[in-house]
Amino acid sequence: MRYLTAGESHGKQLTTIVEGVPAQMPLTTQNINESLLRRQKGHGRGKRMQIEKDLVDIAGGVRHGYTLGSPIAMVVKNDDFKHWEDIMGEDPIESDKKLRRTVTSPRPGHADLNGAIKYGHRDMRNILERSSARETAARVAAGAVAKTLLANLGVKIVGYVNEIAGIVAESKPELEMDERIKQSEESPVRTLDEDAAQKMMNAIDQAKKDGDSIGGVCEVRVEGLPAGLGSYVHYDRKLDAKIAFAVQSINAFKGVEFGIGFEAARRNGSEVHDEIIHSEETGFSRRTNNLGGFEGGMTTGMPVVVKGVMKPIPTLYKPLQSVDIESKEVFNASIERSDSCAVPAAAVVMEHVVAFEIAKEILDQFPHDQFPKLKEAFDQYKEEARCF
Ligand SMILES: Cc1cc2nc3c(=O)[nH]c(=O)nc-3n(C[C@H](O)[C@H](O)[C@H](O)COP(=O)(O)O)c2cc1C
Ligand SMILES: C=C(O[C@@H]1CC(C(=O)O)=C[C@@H](OP(=O)(O)O)[C@H]1O)C(=O)O
Repeated sequence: MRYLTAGESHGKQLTTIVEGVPAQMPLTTQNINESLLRRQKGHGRGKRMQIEKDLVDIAGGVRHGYTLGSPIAMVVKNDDFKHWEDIMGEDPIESDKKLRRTVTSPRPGHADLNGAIKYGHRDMRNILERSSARETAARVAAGAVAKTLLANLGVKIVGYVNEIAGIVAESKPELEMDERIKQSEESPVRTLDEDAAQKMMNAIDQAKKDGDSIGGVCEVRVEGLPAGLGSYVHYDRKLDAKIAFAVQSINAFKGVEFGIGFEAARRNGSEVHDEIIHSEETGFSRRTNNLGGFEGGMTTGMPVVVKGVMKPIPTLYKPLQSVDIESKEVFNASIERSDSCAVPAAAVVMEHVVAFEIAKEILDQFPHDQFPKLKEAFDQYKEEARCF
């Protein structure tokens, strides 16, 4: 399974094509819309989210609520396009109009300057339109297909916020998956800790008042996977590495951890490695889950726990210094609108990119032309792993 996305932030639409989804899998627009709407929510989002109402149009690959086995094409319209038609249209425009609208001021923390140098554009709108995190809506659409596949295999996945601007949520390791899903859904900052939620919201409000932005840490948890997904035999078959790549590729993400992550550097081995235990009922498992569900690039059968850190939003109302690419004059990069914190939305994006990597791995490991046969093979393997 693989996916491609196309589309600019203020262009007509975002397009996602997912190829390799098994035939005969239940899939509806509702499955995808639920994910898209979740990504739009969260305290700290800017005015753009009041304009957009992300709804998918499935343009291929699904019929009467089931996948066909052909590529799945999905379209999400940009409602903001109506305000940008003359700037974002595909037809040639007169050169004086073009000049007036040229973006020559690169914003610190964005792709603007590096992208302009790389592609030789002197109008940085040609960069910023595609480098915008608007594209994450298209990625969530692909992830929603993957999540539907996982749900039908009995695999549960959830993303939530652990930390915003140094305010750390209580980790609540004993919380059941359904409760995690419910609590993160109800929280305006998508965290499992109500007390921390209020403090996080205050921090976001303060940052906004100060014309500043803040970042944080998201966590994704996956339950219901057997041991042995992924492989140790080659660097590019390690599933934890594939997940790390996917998380790191989300706009503004600066690092990834599994389980206790960087804390492992500060502990002795005896306080890090998860002892192996066995019971007739559940088979092999681990006494703890410090390594976040991975050993040797493969799942251990324990919950997968992965964290990603998001830097503060780079566009600030309080301007940052930059240099114009034409005049070479120093200016202060100022803005019209921006999110002040998108960590809650990013938790949903992270959930979906992790879902995609895991679903892809399952498809790579089991026969996958027909969903019912995939499910049969997956369930049989799970049982073999339990009885090992
Ligand atoms: C859901 C989400 C929303 C974002 N919203 C904004 C925004 O409103 N303003 C902004 O400057 N950056 C925003 N970003 C971050 C930028 O897209 C990102 O920092 C930029 O493209 C540069 O990429 P890099 O940070 O990965 O290097 C957002 C990121 C995500 C994941
Ligand atoms: C549109 C989305 O996020 C956008 C990501 C983004 C950026 O620079 O990354 C900048 C903002 O867009 P605009 O410049 O139009 O206000 C965000 O709203 C979205 O998440 O759907």
